[in-house]
Amino acid sequence: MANLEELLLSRIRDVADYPEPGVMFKDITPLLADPAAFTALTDAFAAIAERTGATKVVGLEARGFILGAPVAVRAGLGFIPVRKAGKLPGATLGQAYDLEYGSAEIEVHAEDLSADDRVLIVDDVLATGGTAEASIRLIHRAGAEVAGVAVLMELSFLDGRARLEAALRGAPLESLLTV
Ligand SMILES: O=P(O)(O)OC[C@H]1O[C@H](OP(=O)(O)OP(=O)(O)O)[C@H](O)[C@@H]1O
Ligand SMILES: Nc1ncnc2[nH]cnc12
Repeated sequence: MANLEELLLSRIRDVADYPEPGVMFKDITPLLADPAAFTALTDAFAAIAERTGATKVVGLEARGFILGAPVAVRAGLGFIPVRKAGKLPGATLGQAYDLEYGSAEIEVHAEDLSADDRVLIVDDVLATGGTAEASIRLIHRAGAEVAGVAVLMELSFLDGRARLEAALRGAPLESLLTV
C-alpha cells in the first residue's frame, strides 16, 4: 500500500492559485499519462468495488468519468455518468451543490438506477464534499443504495469527510491518498 500511495502521489501535480487565487489545484493528468500508475489506481478502485459489493459504478463529470469508467470495466459492472446539468437527453433527477470554487448542478438519468443497485461513486478529489454529497443524495432519490464513495485524494483540511457522514448512512468513504 505504501508503494501504491507513493506511486500515485508522485504522479499528481500541485498547481498553485488555479483556477483562482488561494486554491492548490491537484492535477491528475500526469497520473493519467502513466499507464502503470493509471492501472494501479484502477485496480485499487476495482478492489473497493468488489469489497463493498457494488453493482454499479457512478462517475462524476468530468474527472470521475476518466477514473470511473475503467473501474466499471475492470470490476465487470455497469457505468453510470452523473453529469453537469443540461447534458443528459432523457428524464433526469437533478441536485444543486457548492464547490470549493463556485457552484453547480448535477443530473443522472433516473432510469439508470433501481432499488436493486448498490452504487460505488468514483471521483478524483474530495474537497468540500459538495459534489459527492449531491451525488449521494441523487442516488438515494433514484431509489438505489450507496455502496461507498471512492476518491483518489481527500483534501482533509476542507473537512469533506464530516460533511458526507450523515448522507453516507454508514457506507464507507475510501480515499487512496489523504493530504
Ligand atoms: O468536494 P468538492 O468541493 O465538491 O470538489 C470536488 C469536485 O471538484 C472537481 O470537479 P469540478 O466540478 O471542478 O469538475 P471537472 O471534473 O469537470 O473539472 C473534482 O473533480 C470533484 O468532482
Ligand atoms: N484543489 C482541488 N484540486 C483539484 N480538484 C479540485 N476540486 C475541488 N478542489 C480541487
